[in-house]
Amino acid sequence: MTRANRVLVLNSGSSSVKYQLLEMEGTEDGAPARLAAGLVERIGEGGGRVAHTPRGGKRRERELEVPDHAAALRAAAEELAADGLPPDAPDLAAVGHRVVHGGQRFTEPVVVDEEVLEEIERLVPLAPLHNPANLAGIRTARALNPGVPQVAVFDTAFHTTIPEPAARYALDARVAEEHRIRRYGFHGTSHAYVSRRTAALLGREPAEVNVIVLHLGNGASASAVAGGRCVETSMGLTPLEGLVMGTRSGDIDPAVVFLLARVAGMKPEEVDALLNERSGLAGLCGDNDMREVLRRVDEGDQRARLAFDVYIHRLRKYLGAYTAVLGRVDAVAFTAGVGENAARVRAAAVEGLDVLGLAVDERLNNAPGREPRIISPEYARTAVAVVPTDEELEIATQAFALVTT
Ligand SMILES: Nc1ncnc2c1ncn2[C@@H]1O[C@H](COP(=O)(O)OP(=O)(O)O)[C@@H](O)[C@H]1O
Ligand SMILES: CC(=O)OP(=O)(O)O
Ligand SMILES: [Mg+2]
Repeated sequence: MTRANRVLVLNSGSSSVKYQLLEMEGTEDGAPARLAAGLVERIGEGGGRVAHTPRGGKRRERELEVPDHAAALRAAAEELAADGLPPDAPDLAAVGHRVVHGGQRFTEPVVVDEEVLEEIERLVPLAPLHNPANLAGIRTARALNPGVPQVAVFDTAFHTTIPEPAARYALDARVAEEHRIRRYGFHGTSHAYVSRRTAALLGREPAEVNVIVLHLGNGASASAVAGGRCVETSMGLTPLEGLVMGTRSGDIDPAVVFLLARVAGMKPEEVDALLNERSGLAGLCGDNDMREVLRRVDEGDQRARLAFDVYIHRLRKYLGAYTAVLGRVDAVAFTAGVGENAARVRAAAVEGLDVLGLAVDERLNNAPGREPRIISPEYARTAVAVVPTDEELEIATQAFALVTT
């Protein structure tokens, strides 16, 4: 009898669940194969929707009420069952969960037990938008599949190697310690996967190369990876710090918060919502989607132009800073929705940065493709690359390795 070789991956957000079912072994080419992928949206908001794509098949969409995460997972299970892929016991080796905040303790994926659940719960104040959704996903999957190991894969894990000078804020040390205030960093699964793939693209071992990864999705973060180990990242205590994002401000003077409280009379939760949900590109120009921002730039819209310029300015500052952190940079890798698709963002981010050895070849940068590829000219000292991320594949790989070794 062959052993269970499928992994269900759940990436639970506050109001959505992305899922994938993968076959890990015994596939035609020996690499893990995605059997189906889907997205359940608008959980608890009314007007819910599930979109599902089976391997080699057509995407289908339906509307349904999704009052909570349990309902979202049931919807995902129904979609999978309709393809003849019921995600339950005999075939399923593990359910892999993206957990955003793992604090300092979780440096590796773990099989979830009561104690792990308690620890993830204890970290809720540090990731109030993400960890509760991740917990709901784990609890629901466990109830649906009681015999299958639930594996938590943490966004923070890859960043636990960041040295103290980069991880500490210059705060009263006792206060910082008491409240666990330090740089944790996020999107670690993506930074790990993309930095490794970038080394492979250069034909080198991860231990031999220094890479700056720019994960530019709705949330966005940069990391500096030296010889396969993360040494710096732009997100901090929470996923709010660093780059300009779709709706998040990234770096600001912390005194802005006091001003808004004292002068504008805003409550802490109102400031929180302002910085997390109504800032970034959306705050600057009203649109959080880079496609829309670029369309408006082309129409001569000045607000969109400014939003784009602020976004690019911040990116370039981080490129300079991380070059100083690494000393030698072998590659800069663009990834996630914006990084993989927006050639203009890539071109603007490195334009004129000969001083850092950076340049892109216009033809290579604009060539379509889904494969990892180099877009810098041959003469450039540092390779610039587009390396599509795959957080779900990385979570499945880590979860499967944990339960089979
Ligand atoms: N062709 C494109 N050009 C510019 N931006 C794009 C393009 N396609 C997707 N995006 C951007 O990618 C974002 C989503 O990225 P993604 O990595 O899926 O984010 P998340 O995982 O945070 O939802 C969208 O908000 C959109 O702005
Ligand atoms: C941690 C984080 O910001 O995740 P996302 O980009 O998925 O919101
Ligand atoms: Mg993402």
